[in-house]
Amino acid sequence: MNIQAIDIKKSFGTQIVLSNWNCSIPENKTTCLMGPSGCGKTTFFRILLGLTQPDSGAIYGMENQTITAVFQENRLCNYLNAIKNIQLVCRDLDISRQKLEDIFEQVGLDRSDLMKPIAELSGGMQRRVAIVRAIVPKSTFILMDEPFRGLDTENKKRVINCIHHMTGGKTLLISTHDFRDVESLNAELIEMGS
Ligand SMILES: Nc1ncnc2c1ncn2[C@@H]1O[C@H](COP(=O)(O)OP(=O)(O)OP(=O)(O)O)[C@@H](O)[C@H]1O
Repeated sequence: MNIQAIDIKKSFGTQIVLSNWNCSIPENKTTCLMGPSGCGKTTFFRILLGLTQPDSGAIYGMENQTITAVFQENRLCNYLNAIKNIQLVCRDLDISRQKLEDIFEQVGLDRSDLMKPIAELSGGMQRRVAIVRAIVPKSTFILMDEPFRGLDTENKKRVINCIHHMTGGKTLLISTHDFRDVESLNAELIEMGS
């Protein structure tokens, strides 16, 4: 079942951010959400995650979803290393430590990086840890809010390959400002605020 947003309205004070927003996020596919800065993409993500209440409207198709997310900010625990950060939120992770290390290697993080507390990794490295945390669990719906921000071309390519490899058959919604991502992710496109 597709995930559907029907007539979503959301204002902050007098500012109308979402006004009768409708969209259908196809099941088991990757979709990019694009739109100008400030049009309400993060607000919509937060509504999907149940972190923000819409003023009116409804979301359908979320009832049986297991959700993981890459938020706008990384939301990692700074004094724990990458592996511990993942174990912290994925208690029933059914992949081995070796497999987890292999996945980190695919996104360009080596063993020595994995030993360090998050605070000692670069911004782009931290972003990749947040992305791995979203793609390794057995979730059915993965939301990523501008996941590639701060990644150089090579690491972005690695991450996109890893997303392809790890998330087949899942429903993904990824916000981006780069049209090229739609093609490289082989994604559907939903445009907001145009
Ligand atoms: N909690 C809040 N209180 C007041 N205003 C808010 C709040 N959250 C978002 N806004 C406003 O809502 C508008 C939409 O913000 P949002 O972060 O959803 O946009 P966006 O499309 O994700 O932007 P960007 O592409 O720059 O990340 C902005 O004008 C923002 O200032």
